[in-house]
Amino acid sequence: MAMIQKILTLCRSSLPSSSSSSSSSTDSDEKSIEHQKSSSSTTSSTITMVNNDEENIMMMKPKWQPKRHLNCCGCDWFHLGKQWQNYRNKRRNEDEIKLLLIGLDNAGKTTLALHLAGESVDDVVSTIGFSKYELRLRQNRFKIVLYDVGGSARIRSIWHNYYSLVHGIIFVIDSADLERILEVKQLLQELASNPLILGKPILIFLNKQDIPEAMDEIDLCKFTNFEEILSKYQCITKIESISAKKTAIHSHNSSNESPHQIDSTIDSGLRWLLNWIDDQWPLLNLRVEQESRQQISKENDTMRKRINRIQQRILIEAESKVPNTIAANNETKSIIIDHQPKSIDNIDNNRTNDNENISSIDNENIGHHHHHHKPEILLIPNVTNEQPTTTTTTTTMDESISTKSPTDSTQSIRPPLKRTNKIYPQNID
Ligand SMILES: Nc1nc2c(ncn2[C@@H]2O[C@H](COP(=O)(O)OP(=O)(O)OP(=O)(O)O)[C@@H](O)[C@H]2O)c(=O)[nH]1
Ligand SMILES: [Mg+2]
Repeated sequence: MAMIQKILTLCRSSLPSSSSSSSSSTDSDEKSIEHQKSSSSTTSSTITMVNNDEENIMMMKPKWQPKRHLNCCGCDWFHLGKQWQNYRNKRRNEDEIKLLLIGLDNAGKTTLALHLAGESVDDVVSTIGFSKYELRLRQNRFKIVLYDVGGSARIRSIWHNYYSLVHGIIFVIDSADLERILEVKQLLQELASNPLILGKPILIFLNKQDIPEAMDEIDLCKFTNFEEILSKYQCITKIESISAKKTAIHSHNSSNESPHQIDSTIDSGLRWLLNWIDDQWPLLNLRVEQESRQQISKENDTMRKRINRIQQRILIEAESKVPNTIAANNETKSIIIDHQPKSIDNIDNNRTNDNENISSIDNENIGHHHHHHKPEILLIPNVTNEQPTTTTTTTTMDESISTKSPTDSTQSIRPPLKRTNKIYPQNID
């Protein structure tokens, strides 16, 4: 009998409790995902306001919880099932962890990425578009895909495209640049409040600690009201003070004799980030997969609509403008069809130009059909001779971005580099 009682006690102790520290990490992740779905953006993820008729007061009530189905021993089937599912869905070493590296321009993101890749940081230049790094960290345990996205004001508008694709964020701050601390504060606020980021870990690197006037963690909290942001959006955050350049130079110089070593402060931050993602893998990865799929299908839809619109307008323009003779008309159509973009990417990359040209033709040709007719080949510019190259993404991204926010006051003065995406498959731990 005593034995049975002992077993019962053991089983009951495995029940998750909201107040105890055993409230599992998967539960907290569930809450954050739930939080995302809820329309309320400012209230806490664990509570919701309800109207109590009896006492006619507003009270706080816990959110929806799964029903507990206790078996004869008092065990919770739901919880046990979840544990088993988590065990089965555990991350394997080959599963890719996708990380986004962001922060203001000149913060040291690329320097950090190169340091992690064991590359020289001597001639680092401002990032136009993005660079992709494939890394193996922590004794090969983690296969990382790192997106280093440019931080200048024009490029920041593409950051959000990566939010749904990644498992975690690394936010780099130039600690010696106090003049731009308000800009940092605004970016942190925008990042923390984005529904696609809620529930994902943000590792903050206070970079350039080798400069004497660099601010520390306390300064950051003071200048950015960081604690308020943290509690308002329930961020999962760690701040680490580092010097990407100094440690990178040191480790790169010594890398001839010994294997590449990552600086201990950088390593400690990464360890926190990667272990957190590892712990939350089943639900976090499920969420990333679902949200990435949604984003891709949304983008494809938009793209398809845009292609249709452009095709229709081109045909209408062609039919209404050209043709004094049927032959000329036929010729025009065949030219247009010959030069349809071969892929969605092409249309996307050239969409700005397409629209510009179409509108310019609109303006120029109203009432001047026969005098100012342009050859139709000009209707789809840049598509005809474009050859796919590895540098296309970077270059065209910059081109399309340049039209998004023309008032860029914070552009880097360093010369831009058209860098191809880099792949670093080697072990660097
Ligand atoms: N003193 C010091 N300088 C650093 C450190 N890390 C980076 N830098 C310098 O800061 C400048 C900008 O570094 P990048 O890595 O290009 O900065 P970024 O964040 O990638 O900038 P964008 O690509 O424009 O967004 C470079 O001159 C680096 O050498 C550091 O830890 N200490
Ligand atoms: Mg860069």
